[in-house]
Amino acid sequence: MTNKKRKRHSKNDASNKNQKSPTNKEQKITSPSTTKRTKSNESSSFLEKMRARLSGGHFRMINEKLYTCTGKEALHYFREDSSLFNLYHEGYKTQMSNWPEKPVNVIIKWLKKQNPSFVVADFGCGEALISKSVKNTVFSLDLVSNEPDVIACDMANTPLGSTSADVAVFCLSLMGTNYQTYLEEAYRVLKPGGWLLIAEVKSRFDPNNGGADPEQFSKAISELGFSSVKSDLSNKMFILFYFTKKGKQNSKRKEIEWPSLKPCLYKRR
Ligand SMILES: C[S@@+](CC[C@H](N)C(=O)[O-])C[C@H]1O[C@@H](n2cnc3c(N)ncnc32)[C@H](O)[C@@H]1O
Repeated sequence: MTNKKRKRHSKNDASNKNQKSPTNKEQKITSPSTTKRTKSNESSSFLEKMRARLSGGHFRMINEKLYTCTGKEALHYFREDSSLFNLYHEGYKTQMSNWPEKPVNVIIKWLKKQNPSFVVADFGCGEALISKSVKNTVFSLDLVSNEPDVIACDMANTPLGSTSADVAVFCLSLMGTNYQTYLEEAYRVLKPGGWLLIAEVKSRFDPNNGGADPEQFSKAISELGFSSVKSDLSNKMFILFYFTKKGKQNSKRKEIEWPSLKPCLYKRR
């Protein structure tokens, strides 16, 4: 049988269930469009992988920068190129997608059980998930404002009035090397009796691995003028501290020994 005939024969018998399926070689010869499609699929998945690697690399660099500079420097950094903020948050979302539970959701659940008239200050709000999820008045603060309701500032120095908020939230945002100045600002902004909630990556509080001692951290915050209500260690990935602002600040306040919080750096996958 000639090649031509063999082809026609197979075509006519296409519905024949007993017909042997064509070998890979035959497929390659008879369907050039499939070959093209496969090649283009391969190259687009390669490009996707390359893009993911590049954006992962950018994320890691920006993340490291934020953990190793002051808030003031971070503000200048993002002011020079605000697109870095979006790059950071793209990578951050990818990282978070691996976490079984996100601390921001635990905080949102907690807020929903509180008085809806509570005024909330979300320090380092990122994509402002808290304000999008609760009925409360929320002041969302971050280095860059991509949304109309986000106030762009260094959270060591916010435009919020003194004793104007009932709840101050720091959800994975104690990034700067001067993190204590953010907590001092939260103290100023909170009403007496107001809540301070801090969620941080657990490894930053693992003394066996260069992390801070959570007791020392709580002690420093207490010396600033807060009472520790509880520390929730139940989550594998993060630790959640709850404090309330004391009625009166100790006038003879001594120098507070703030433990250094190690940067949370991500490894290349
Ligand atoms: C890891 S993200 C967390 C975002 C959000 N809280 C969440 O849980 O989804 C930390 C955020 O804190 C912000 N941040 C860090 N240092 C800051 C500073 N000094 N002033 C204002 N925002 C800051 C970063 O820009 C970033 O958006």
